[in-house]
Amino acid sequence: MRLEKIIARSRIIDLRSTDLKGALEELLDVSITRSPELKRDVLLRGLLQRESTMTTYLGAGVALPHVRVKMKRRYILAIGRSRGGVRHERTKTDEPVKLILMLLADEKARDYLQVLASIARLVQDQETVKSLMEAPSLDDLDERLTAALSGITARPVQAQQSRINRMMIRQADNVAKGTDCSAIMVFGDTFTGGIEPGSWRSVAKALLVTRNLVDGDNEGSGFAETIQVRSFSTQRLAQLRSAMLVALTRGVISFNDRICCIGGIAGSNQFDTMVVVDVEREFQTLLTGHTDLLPEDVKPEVLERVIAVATELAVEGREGRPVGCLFVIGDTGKVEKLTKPLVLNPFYGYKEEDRNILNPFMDETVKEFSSIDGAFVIRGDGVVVSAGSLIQATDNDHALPSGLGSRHAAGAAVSVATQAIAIVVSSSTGQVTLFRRGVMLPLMEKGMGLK
Ligand SMILES: Nc1ncnc2c1ncn2[C@@H]1O[C@H](COP(=O)(O)OP(=O)(O)OP(=O)(O)O)[C@@H](O)[C@H]1O
Repeated sequence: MRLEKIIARSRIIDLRSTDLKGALEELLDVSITRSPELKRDVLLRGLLQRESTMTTYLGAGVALPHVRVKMKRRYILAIGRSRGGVRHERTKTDEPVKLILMLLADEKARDYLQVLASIARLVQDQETVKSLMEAPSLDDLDERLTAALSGITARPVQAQQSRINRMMIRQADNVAKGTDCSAIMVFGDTFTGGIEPGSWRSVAKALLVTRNLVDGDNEGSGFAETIQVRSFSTQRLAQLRSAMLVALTRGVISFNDRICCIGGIAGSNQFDTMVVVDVEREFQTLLTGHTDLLPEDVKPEVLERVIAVATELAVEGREGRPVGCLFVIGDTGKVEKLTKPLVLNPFYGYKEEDRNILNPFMDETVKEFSSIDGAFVIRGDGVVVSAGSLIQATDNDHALPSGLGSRHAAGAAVSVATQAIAIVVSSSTGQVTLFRRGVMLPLMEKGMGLK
């Protein structure tokens, strides 16, 4: 889905209203003109109801109200800018909303959560929001938003043409060839603005790894595939592992592959690291004779999302303090038999779509509940079944390194007793660890890495 296609200049307006209801009415007026099947009152009610159960305020003056209805088009996106600000009761800080992106989606649109997540990710980037807010005219705003959603930044990036970068790229090609690598994995976020489309020219198959928006179209980019990894640790070796894990679960690479990786510090505009990885050896301990890294019922994007939230929690903590957390993903039928609620389940009664970890608004909710004792139990399709659950599995066969206590033991044990994957954020060390069949794979280690 090419996201820029859902933008239309006629649906980009400067808002006059100073309250949310009025602003939504203005946005609806420009959205439904060519869709007579859509009823303004019904949509408004749906949007406001959604807002009252779970806010769509993303922070930093941006809101993304959305609703699903039966409609002919798949998506309609309307954008309202307010210089004076719109009052939004659910913003924590009373900060006025300056930019509203209202998304109407057909109830049958299957990539709805992905589209929502991609737009949310884009407007969580402060640089982008600033550039949209400061656009001299609505035509400019249209142009900037279209460019941002197309994955093309307004700033031309020539950085990868520097002498060192050119040499690193050439050497990566030589190393890949000389060591029989099946692909080169390139960490695109090394460059502000990413890698210029078409500027990557290696003989070996190249895979782009990035945190930025991916619209699935690699044509003309020079890359065979783009792997989106939402949250990277700043440590390069941990970045590598996360990206490989995502590529593996998505079937982009296989255990028999050898990959040449090239990257650098995010935003530094310079490649500084090259590593050759035998995938099987890297993940050997985790496989222990099996070939399935991912439990049958777990969607790769769900695991990716949980890893992203877990790493963000480990890096950011909560209100300046470190937090610990345990996520148990997949095989929920069995997992639930091994759990006991420690508190009333805070997710009880919410619609599945609203409590799906793929829903971009769940990030904050999950982080908010991370301080509750106990584990998050997450279904393979992303629906959060419960939080605050005590895991009652025991495992006497796998010894954990000293210093890891009962949270890690519970994660390890539940991954032995069931097919689930457990991800643990340690409050004492900030480590993020994945458990599968009792075997641990550190995804982020404090103090490790090259940086
Ligand atoms: N069986 C369990 N199920 C769910 N949560 C648990 C379980 N055991 C412990 N926890 C959670 O882990 C928290 C920390 O426990 P403990 O310090 O023993 O674990 P740890 O593995 O050392 O983790 P950390 O590195 O975060 O301290 C507990 O307060 C509790 O919230």
